[in-house]
Amino acid sequence: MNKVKIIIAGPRGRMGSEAVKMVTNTEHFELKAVIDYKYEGHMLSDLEGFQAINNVPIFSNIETCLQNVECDVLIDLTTPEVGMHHAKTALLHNVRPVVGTTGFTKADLEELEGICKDKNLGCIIAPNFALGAVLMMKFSQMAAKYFNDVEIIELHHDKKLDAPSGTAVKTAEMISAVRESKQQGHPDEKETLSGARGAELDGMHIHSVRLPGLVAHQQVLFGSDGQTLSIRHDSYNRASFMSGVKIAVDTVMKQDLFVYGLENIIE
Ligand SMILES: NC(=O)C1=CN([C@@H]2O[C@H](COP(=O)(O)OP(=O)(O)OC[C@H]3O[C@@H](n4cnc5c(N)ncnc54)[C@H](OP(=O)(O)O)[C@@H]3O)[C@@H](O)[C@H]2O)C=CC1
Ligand SMILES: O=C(O)C1=N[C@H](C(=O)O)C[C@H](O)C1
Repeated sequence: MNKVKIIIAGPRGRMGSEAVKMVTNTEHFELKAVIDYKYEGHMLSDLEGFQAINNVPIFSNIETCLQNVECDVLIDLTTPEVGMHHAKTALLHNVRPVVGTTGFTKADLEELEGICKDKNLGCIIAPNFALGAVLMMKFSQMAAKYFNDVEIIELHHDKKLDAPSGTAVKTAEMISAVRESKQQGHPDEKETLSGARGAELDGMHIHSVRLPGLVAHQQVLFGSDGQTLSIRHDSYNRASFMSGVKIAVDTVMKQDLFVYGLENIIE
């Protein structure tokens, strides 16, 4: 069986380091190189925590990496600006991106979809790889058919750069696709402290909590006369995301499609 040849961008990060572990421990995956802007010319084994991983060169520039290393899939776990550049460059080199990085704009997603169509290549952008989180989003979409009023509370560690989380935005988009549009709360409500009602997407409010000790959590609250329905998911560590990353890599090798959201590829 041919191994899937993979490069990872962001290997020192909280998610990237977990992805390095997952890829190197998966029989049919092969880690060919990593992209890290701080360690050009080094080997991954030179970095703390990776001493046991042999023969994996570090490139600071994805272009140079792809010119020198033969690979099938890029896993990107960096920042939105960097991730977008990496995903585009990968596609232009016929490498399939699996992107967990959040904070992409609608325009970014449309641009990537366009390149995928032109190149007839697969690309998976997944705001959340945890299978439980994907179910939480799907269940929320189901519930939204019966409950018109919903507020999303996402809770994350205090090192997170983007707010609201990619998962919260995706959840709101999935709900928006099935519910009748509604501006929630009192029509005359006024914030006496700016931001009190959180962010807003299609009339839904999203509240972002940032605290040390948290990893990644989300509660979707539905309300109607005399009842609330609460759907919650908690990730307690980054290993929780890795089975989803694995599924995404295997799927992107088989499908020549642009996919936004893991819910589109799991049954
Ligand atoms: N889809 C999902 O399931 C999940 C997605 N995420 C998302 O993944 C992304 C990363 O999260 P997390 O691991 O917590 O963040 P970290 O900050 O821990 O990791 C990001 C890594 O990217 C590195 N980096 C920055 N610029 C570059 C570059 N030009 N080339 C290569 N590496 C670069 C950073 O290096 P340095 O720190 O030295 O600048 C850092 O090591 C975020 O967007 C987050 O929202 C997170 C969890 C789950
Ligand atoms: O930064 C994180 O940690 C996470 N980011 C993703 C998001 O923005 O939804 C996924 C998960 O919530 C963890």
